[in-house]
Amino acid sequence: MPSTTAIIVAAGRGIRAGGAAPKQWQSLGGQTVLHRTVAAFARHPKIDQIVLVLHPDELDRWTDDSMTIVAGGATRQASVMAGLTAVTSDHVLIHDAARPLISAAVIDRVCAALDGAPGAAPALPVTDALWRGDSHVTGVQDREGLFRAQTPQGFHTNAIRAAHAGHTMPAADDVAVARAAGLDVAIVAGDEDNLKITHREDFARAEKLLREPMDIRLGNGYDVHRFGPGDHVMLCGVALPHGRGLQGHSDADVGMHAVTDAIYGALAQGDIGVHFPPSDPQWKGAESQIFLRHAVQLAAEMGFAISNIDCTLVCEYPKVGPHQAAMRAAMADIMGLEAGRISVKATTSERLGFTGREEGIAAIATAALVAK
Ligand SMILES: Nc1ccn([C@@H]2O[C@H](COP(=O)(O)OP(=O)(O)OP(=O)(O)O)[C@@H](O)[C@H]2O)c(=O)n1
Ligand SMILES: C[C@](O)(CO)[C@H](O)COP(=O)(O)O
Repeated sequence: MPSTTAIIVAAGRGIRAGGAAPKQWQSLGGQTVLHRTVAAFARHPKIDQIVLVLHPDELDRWTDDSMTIVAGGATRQASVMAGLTAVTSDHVLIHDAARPLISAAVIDRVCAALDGAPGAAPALPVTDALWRGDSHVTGVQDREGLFRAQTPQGFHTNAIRAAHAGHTMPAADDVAVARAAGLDVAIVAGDEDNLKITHREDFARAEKLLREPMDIRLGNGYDVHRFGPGDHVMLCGVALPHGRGLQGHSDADVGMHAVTDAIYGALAQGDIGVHFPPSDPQWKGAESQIFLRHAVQLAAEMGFAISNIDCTLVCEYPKVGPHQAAMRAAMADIMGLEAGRISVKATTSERLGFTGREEGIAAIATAALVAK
């Protein structure tokens, strides 16, 4: 079977879409456009390598080092050429970061068509009548044989590399470059949902598509760790100075454990103990972010996005309030979510029970997951 790389071009400025940041970094249903696009390829079984082409000023914004990061150029074409330098596979799929709703079925179709042609790309036949004109119609255009081009556009790597190297004219896409070099490009069925976020209103269209169909899973998590010797406690990824520490097999981050268990619970995949048995010495003293990252990854693999998290810490001390923002930011970073979807609260138990007697800290969490 040929190996396949996905190049995701994400170095554009998104001028037409506007907003505080280039469109690929803006939120779409709780995740950035770019994270959604990358996730679609990362979970596809035929993709062996991902090359992410970022703007030179934004190379540090992507923190997952399992991808190859390349600096893009001033045009889409230049960004694709930069991406191609990092490709090591037989076949390559070139995709716009701005098309976050790409489906596995379209990727499959492009990959399959590359068995019979050096190039293959998804497209949709034009179904509406076409006119020429400005404010008035000046003519009509035959729609027969016209298609609306989409990405990913797939190619045999050596063929598209040579095509780009010899192409000096501006080109809207890689199929244009391939055709100019004489390559045969097969058309496969595109998908109406595979829209490109180009203008502001495309965010609303994409959000609407993401909302249907709705498969929502809720999970809860509960955890307790007792106090022991120490000078700080780890809570939701933040070290809080304290006269005692929390005891546990890992770093005893009781809040992060509750959140992790809530995600496993929503997926009906047991709890931390199932995935990271306390009897296994390799998890002794482990950072709890390992567990949370695993749960988030498992959710993605099972086709779920995390919609929001709510975690309540129950303790008299340390006081959590001053650290809430840092805790939300720490978990948002680990989970690839915006902090606005993560809530961390705290309460005392009015000096009642084991938390009231300051024997330990309890945490309870809820996770809501939505099918992607
Ligand atoms: N120099 C560029 C220009 C575009 N792209 C990428 O090519 C894809 C399709 O381009 P387009 O939708 O035109 O994006 P922008 O160039 O960002 O948009 P605009 O023209 O509105 O500024 C996007 O994922 C974009 O990030 C790129 O990697 N490098
Ligand atoms: C590559 C592309 O997405 C194919 O539809 C498109 O040509 C690039 O975007 P633009 O809006 O034409 O700049």
